[in-house]
Amino acid sequence: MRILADENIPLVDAFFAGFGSIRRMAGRSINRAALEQTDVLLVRSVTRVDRELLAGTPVRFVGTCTIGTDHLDLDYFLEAGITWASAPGCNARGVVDYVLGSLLTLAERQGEELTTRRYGVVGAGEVGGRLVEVLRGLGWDVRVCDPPRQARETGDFVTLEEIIAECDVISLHAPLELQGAHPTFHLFDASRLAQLRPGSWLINASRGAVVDNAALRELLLRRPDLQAVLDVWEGEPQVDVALAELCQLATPHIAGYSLDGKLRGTAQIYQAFCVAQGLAPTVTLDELMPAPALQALSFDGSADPCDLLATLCRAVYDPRSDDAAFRRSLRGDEAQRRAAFDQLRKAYPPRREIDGVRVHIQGDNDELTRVVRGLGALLG
Ligand SMILES: NC(=O)C1=CN([C@@H]2O[C@H](COP(=O)(O)OP(=O)(O)OC[C@H]3O[C@@H](n4cnc5c(N)ncnc54)[C@H](O)[C@@H]3O)[C@@H](O)[C@H]2O)C=CC1
Ligand SMILES: O=C(O)C(=O)[C@H](O)COP(=O)(O)O
Repeated sequence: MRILADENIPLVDAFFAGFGSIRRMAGRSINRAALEQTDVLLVRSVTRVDRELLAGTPVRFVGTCTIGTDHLDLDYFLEAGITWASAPGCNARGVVDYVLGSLLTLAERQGEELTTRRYGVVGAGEVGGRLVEVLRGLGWDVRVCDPPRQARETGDFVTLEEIIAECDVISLHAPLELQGAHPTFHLFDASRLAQLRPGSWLINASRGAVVDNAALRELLLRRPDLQAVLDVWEGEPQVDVALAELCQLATPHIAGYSLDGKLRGTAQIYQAFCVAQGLAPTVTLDELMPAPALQALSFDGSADPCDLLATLCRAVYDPRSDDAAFRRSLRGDEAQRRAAFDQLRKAYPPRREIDGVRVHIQGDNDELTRVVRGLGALLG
């Protein structure tokens, strides 16, 4: 079997070497000519995989080591009989850690208490669902908007209009859908953005085009009370520099870039490929996942819960360093900025997840225990 993989997919050899030959290419360079000798295509989000790329090639399996599937033409796959797989939830915890780190930065810079804000999560699937669980576990006030789920199940859902009218912090975790019953392209358009409450914070770690970037730039110029955190951009790897400069935090689509998330992504595609081939998986992620450098933290029972929260979250991941590196890259010309966007992602340092850290509390303190449990870290 001939396998072509995006060069930024880790552990391809460990999982796929037994199936045949492996070639690697930059995801944005994968083209039809390269696929003429390819049976299995493994991609990340930067490769648009559609009829134009695949028609007439021998590719029969497409795996994307990502949660999002908006770069795949699934209707064409069905029509052409191409088996495909994505990696649901693989990096969801990384995005949750990114949001927590962003909230800590915003709170510090704005002089606000996180405990007194009202949170609105738009899209409560793998990422948003875990975020809701963490925020509620911390005892914070959270509203959830997810119309597709609301149509299927009973639950405590509110409308997007209610989120905008009632929440001080809005975090977006819906997929990019251009059509269908619940499209999300420019879900936050000029009109909805204009309705944000005074002093609101808007976080987008979903897909750039869920927010009208030009409209947000215009709004931030007029409304300095609003604070934005953007990890994703319309037209990546091109970025609206003026918008990035107006953001409190700006990062190059790395919210989900925990090492655990990336390795899980490859493992999930390997498992799906084995199923497609009718084979039993022989390689497990457990044997390949390195131990985290930070294994445990210890707090005295007299510690302040807010300090514990900030210390634990930031010990694992602090988005300010990604923001600083990204801002430096924005000083170049357009070609340099595009290259830097991809390079920052390619050379991303290993980052682990909060739920892999064990926290020891010396002495009884129910409030500290609640924070640790809420964050999903290990107790003991
Ligand atoms: N910045 C990053 O590094 C990452 C970004 N993502 C993005 O986040 C998105 C969400 O990820 P998951 O939670 O894993 O996906 P998911 O598919 O598990 O959940 C998405 C949720 O959004 C809901 N939804 C759909 N349309 C909606 C609408 N119009 N309004 C509100 N909710 C809506 C769905 O019902 C579903 O519950 C992905 O599709 C991907 O584009 C995912 C991982 C990393
Ligand atoms: O999983 C997703 O969906 C994401 O957005 C990934 O974090 C994107 O990573 P790349 O595929 O762009 O490396």
